[in-house]
Amino acid sequence: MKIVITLLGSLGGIFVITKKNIKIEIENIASQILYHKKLYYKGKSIISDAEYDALEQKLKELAPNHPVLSLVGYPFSETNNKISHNLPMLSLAKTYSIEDLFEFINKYECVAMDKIDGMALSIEYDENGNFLRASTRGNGKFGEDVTEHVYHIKDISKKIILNSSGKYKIEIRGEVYFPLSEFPKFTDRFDSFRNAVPGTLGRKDVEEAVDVLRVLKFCVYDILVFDKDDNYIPARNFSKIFSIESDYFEKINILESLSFITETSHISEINNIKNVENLTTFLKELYSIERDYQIDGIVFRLRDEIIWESLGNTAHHPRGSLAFKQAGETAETEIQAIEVNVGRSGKISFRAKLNPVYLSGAKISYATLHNAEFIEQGEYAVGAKVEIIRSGEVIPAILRLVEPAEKKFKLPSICLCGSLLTRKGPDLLCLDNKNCTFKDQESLVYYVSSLDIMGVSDKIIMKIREAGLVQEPADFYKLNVEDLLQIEGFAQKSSENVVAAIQASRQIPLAKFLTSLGLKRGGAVKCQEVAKKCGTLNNTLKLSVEDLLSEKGWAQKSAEDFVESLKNKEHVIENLLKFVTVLNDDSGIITDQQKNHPYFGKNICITGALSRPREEYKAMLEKAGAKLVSSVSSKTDFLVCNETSSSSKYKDAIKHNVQILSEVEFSDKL
Ligand SMILES: NC(=O)c1ccc[n+]([C@@H]2O[C@H](COP(=O)([O-])OP(=O)(O)OC[C@H]3O[C@@H](n4cnc5c(N)ncnc54)[C@H](O)[C@@H]3O)[C@@H](O)[C@H]2O)c1
Ligand SMILES: [Zn+2]
Repeated sequence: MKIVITLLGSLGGIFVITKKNIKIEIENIASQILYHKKLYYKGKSIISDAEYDALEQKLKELAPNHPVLSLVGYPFSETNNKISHNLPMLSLAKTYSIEDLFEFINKYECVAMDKIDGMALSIEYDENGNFLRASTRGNGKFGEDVTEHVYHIKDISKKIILNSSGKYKIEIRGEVYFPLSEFPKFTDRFDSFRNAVPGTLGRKDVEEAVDVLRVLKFCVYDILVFDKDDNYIPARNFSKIFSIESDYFEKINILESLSFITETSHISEINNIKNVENLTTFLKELYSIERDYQIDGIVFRLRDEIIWESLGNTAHHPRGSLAFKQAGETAETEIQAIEVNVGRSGKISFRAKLNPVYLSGAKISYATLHNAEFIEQGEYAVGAKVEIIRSGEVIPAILRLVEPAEKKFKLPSICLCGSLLTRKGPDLLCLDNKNCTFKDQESLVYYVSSLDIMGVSDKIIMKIREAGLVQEPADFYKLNVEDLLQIEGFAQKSSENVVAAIQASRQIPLAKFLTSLGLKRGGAVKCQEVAKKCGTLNNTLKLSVEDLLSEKGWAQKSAEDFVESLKNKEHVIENLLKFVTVLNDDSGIITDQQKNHPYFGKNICITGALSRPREEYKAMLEKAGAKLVSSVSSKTDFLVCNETSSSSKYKDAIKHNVQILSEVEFSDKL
């Protein structure tokens, strides 16, 4: 009976259900799952987790024993080096139901911890605590060898010191992730921070990925111990060796004593949860914590390690852990139009204009349709009814097709510029670099948006561009109010604001100026490095490939691309310099004043309410040569905080003996 309802529900029509229909439906869902898994583990997912989980759920209902359901991960490729895991690295059991979760934690005493949305890594050390090798989870049995990559990840110790040194081999498991605060510097390279980690660890050319690897963070959640002959030491003996209770918190303490970072994972004790309401409040609090990473759930794990282990594993997950996930709110609507956009690189992207609906309080009029393949696979077309979702990861996305349109959508064969489009994998591309002004349009948007000109949105720039008022970045500075008033939708006040904002942005720091040019391989981080090295625009224009190669993190191809694309922009730069002043970069010069500053070279974390904006303090600290960090670890020098708060940063500071300063004490020395 359940099957009938599900099928009718999903297809929205009445028809005779035959065994054959169900079989086709099952294989159809299974192949969709495989397809999305493959994209996801390459860091190229095109649907949200909720969409994906709904597919798995549907398959579970139709065919609970389908082999696709016990697949862990998805191998990257057949050619890369594989590392066999000592013990399988599994998935987690998941639930979206608070009732099910309550039942689980009522049955067993658990701890709650963040399910960080990154990628699982296994890090192995030899008997003497030397870093041996690192691997991804892969298919659970074999992972990809990422040893070389891991050398550049600062959070991962390359030497650990155990008191039982010489006897045991150690394996650490944890999540490597991209801190959210660092992401804006890399938007030219990755569509989302989620793609950034697999995209970086999947690169064969490690040198090319060094700047990303350097900002990656690692949060541990498990430690495994083996004897010299690689025999696994079970939890009960583990406790004996380290003379600890069979308690997850004690295990975490060991990890911390090995100087691994665990505090960012917000592992919480679970107390006094007597009913579903208590649990709801507890979850609400956990979800509202400010973090520098995205979570895709909360993991509940048995607190007693021996019992956790005795429950064992299914082929897919350990029985002693359960991940709680939050479903996004969904709504049904109709696709009114499919809009096409040409990216800077010539990639065609699509979005659906929707019959507006409200989701979690926000009016949604558009949803992304990603690329050509996504449209084909989903049979999306004008008039189709779709269910959309607003979830943490992809906002907002189409969850599924509710009712197909009468007519299929015909993918375009020519670009907006008139040139023929080329199909490459899932994408349609315009390869016409000479005549495609639509790519330029994107460059113009890029120029203004990377300068953060207040009040000038991408939409405004598009309108100005469409009116033919700007052809190149320098033209923005020639705009006047009268010009703008001719464009539909521009009123006196808004036109004045736009012109004023543009005119106010004529002093541009070198790093920002270089970034705004949209140079090949010239993302914000790389441009910052170049600016620091060169100091002035003049020096930058004289850069040679060899100069760049002498710096860390540049490979031949990227250095060539950068230098060449800077050369190609000479004319654009020349014109811009008639209007803007490029400020020299003195970040490479350490002044005596900085050297003598009490905060020079210190890692400082600020939390809670302060009397002045945090940005202001940040600027002052940067000037003093200090570093503002977003979480407290053993490497932090000071935590600035006004009250003895119960915040996790405060607790972390106490735990790591980090000096706590009040705002007054702190600003006295600034
Ligand atoms: N959007 C898509 O197209 C798509 C496709 C496939 C899978 N997915 C998503 O991926 C997930 C399933 O795949 P999965 O098997 O890789 O992951 P999972 O959800 O089963 O979780 C296991 C992983 O969680 C991570 N993790 C983070 N914090 C942890 C902690 N404290 N303890 C233990 N593990 C922790 C580890 O990397 C571990 O490998 C689902 O959430 C699913 O929605 C999405
Ligand atoms: Zn084109």
